Amino acid sequence: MTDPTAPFEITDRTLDLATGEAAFSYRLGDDEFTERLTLDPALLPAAPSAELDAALDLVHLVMGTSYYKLRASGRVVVRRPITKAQLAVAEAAYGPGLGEFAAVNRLPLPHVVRWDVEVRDAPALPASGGTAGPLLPVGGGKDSALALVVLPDGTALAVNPTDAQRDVAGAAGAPLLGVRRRLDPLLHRRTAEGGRNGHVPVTAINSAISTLVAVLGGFDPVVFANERSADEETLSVGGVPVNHQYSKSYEFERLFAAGAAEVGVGYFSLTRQLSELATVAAVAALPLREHILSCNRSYTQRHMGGEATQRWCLHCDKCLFTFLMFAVFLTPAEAERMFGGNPLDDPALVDGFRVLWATDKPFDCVGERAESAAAMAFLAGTRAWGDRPVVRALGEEAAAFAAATGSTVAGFLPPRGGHAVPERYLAPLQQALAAGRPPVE
Ligand SMILES: CC(=O)N[C@H]1[C@@H](OP(=O)(O)OP(=O)(O)OC[C@H]2O[C@@H](n3ccc(=O)[nH]c3=O)[C@H](O)[C@@H]2O)O[C@H](CO)[C@@H](O)[C@@H]1O[C@H](C)C(=O)N[C@@H](C)C(=O)N[C@@H](CCC(=O)O)C(=O)O
Ligand SMILES: Nc1ncnc2c1ncn2[C@@H]1O[C@H](COP(=O)(O)OP(=O)(O)OP(=O)(O)O)[C@@H](O)[C@H]1O
Repeated sequence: MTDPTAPFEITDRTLDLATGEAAFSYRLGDDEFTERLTLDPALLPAAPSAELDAALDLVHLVMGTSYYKLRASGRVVVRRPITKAQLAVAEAAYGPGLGEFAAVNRLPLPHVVRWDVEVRDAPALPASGGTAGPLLPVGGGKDSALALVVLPDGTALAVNPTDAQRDVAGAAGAPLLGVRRRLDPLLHRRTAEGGRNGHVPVTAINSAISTLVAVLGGFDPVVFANERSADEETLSVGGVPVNHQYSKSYEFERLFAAGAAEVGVGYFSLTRQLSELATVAAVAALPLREHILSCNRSYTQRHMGGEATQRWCLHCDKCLFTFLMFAVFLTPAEAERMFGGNPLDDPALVDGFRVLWATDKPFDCVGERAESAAAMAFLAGTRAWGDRPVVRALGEEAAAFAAATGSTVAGFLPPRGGHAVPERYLAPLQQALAAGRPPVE
């Protein structure tokens, strides 16, 4: 890669309808990259269609963020015409979707990309979606576990399935489809040689792959489980919000839903109106809670495929946050059994918990600052948790933060805010929430 300003080119993509092998190619200077998906051959249609073509385009566009980031030159050329809705998805994925990447690499924010692409007319919207029922992409954690319970007729989908995803889908009684995703090995070589690196909007990529599977398998709608707190920025740089979870946000959901509608697939987040505390209250009441795994450290490319034992590490930001949420609804004995340990007993983790309500939150999937502070303040007032070393150390300052923002655990439990959940799913969701655990005493 000699020219650092070379545009990133989104070139060709193919799907072999006989084998289920899909290849998505990109060019950056002298380098050519190809990312591959292996789709279940049982899903494959006899013939290509306009919807399949457009679904492949969505995947091709957003998957490119992994390779674009090596240079992040601010210029992208797309070699096929795309629709306005697809362009809007791509602009979001390469713009705010790469916000954390830009912040970490000290690039100007917002990250601005110039698109060289022919915009084609959108097709007439397909009359109706497939008849195979809802498709539920699962991450192995609490949010998609709740979706599996609320939509018991759904089919689960895991991109690069791990043992945790198989386990949680199996325990919920949902059939599980897997898609294997392989980054081009040249990406790792170029990164090791000094290419830029950082976070990519992985939910955008999983959303596009899920939509492709929905088109192939006749599933409709695609139901994600992205919570309300995904809208809160992780930090702010010169007044520009930077959000680790941008592609889980409601803003991105609405843009992506417009692209998915063009291929006849509904797309929404079931848990959009829920705080993390509300989701956890519901999941804490389910036997399924013993099967979930939210620790992101077990989802590295190295661990995907399930070779490694998957457990809560109980040290990363997401483990500490998730433990804090569950502690509100579980006794210490129940929480220790579920997580295999108790980080609220470890004084060395005080700073790890405190950062959950800091101005700069960790770049991880953690909830709202006020929610974490309200949870810690609440625990300090309980018989069950009040004497635990971390709770004793942080109770007062968490209470001060919670009071300053008017936040309480009870205030986080009712659903709130915008959403696109179809009417027919609201009653079963409400039922699952009503059956949730009350906070501990
Ligand atoms: C598992 C994880 O959290 N990985 C993040 C980590 O990457 P790491 O180097 O520790 O391991 P790998 O994920 O195996 O990555 C190896 C290299 O490959 C690059 N890469 C990976 C996936 C991909 O789609 N494109 C890639 O280019 C990666 O940059 C490495 O060089 O740190 C990375 C840098 O900050 C993160 O980008 C990795 O995050 C993964 C893409 C990932 O899947 N993360 C999810 C667990 C995650 O963060 N989920 C968020 C949703 C955020 C969103 O939608 O944007 C959440 O749960 O809130
Ligand atoms: N590997 C994956 N394959 C398919 N869908 C995924 C995958 N990872 C995440 N998702 C989808 O993205 C959503 C957001 O991911 P996230 O990791 O926040 O959720 P989770 O695993 O359900 O819960 P938790 O926050 O406890 O980890 C999930 O609810 C799920 O719908």
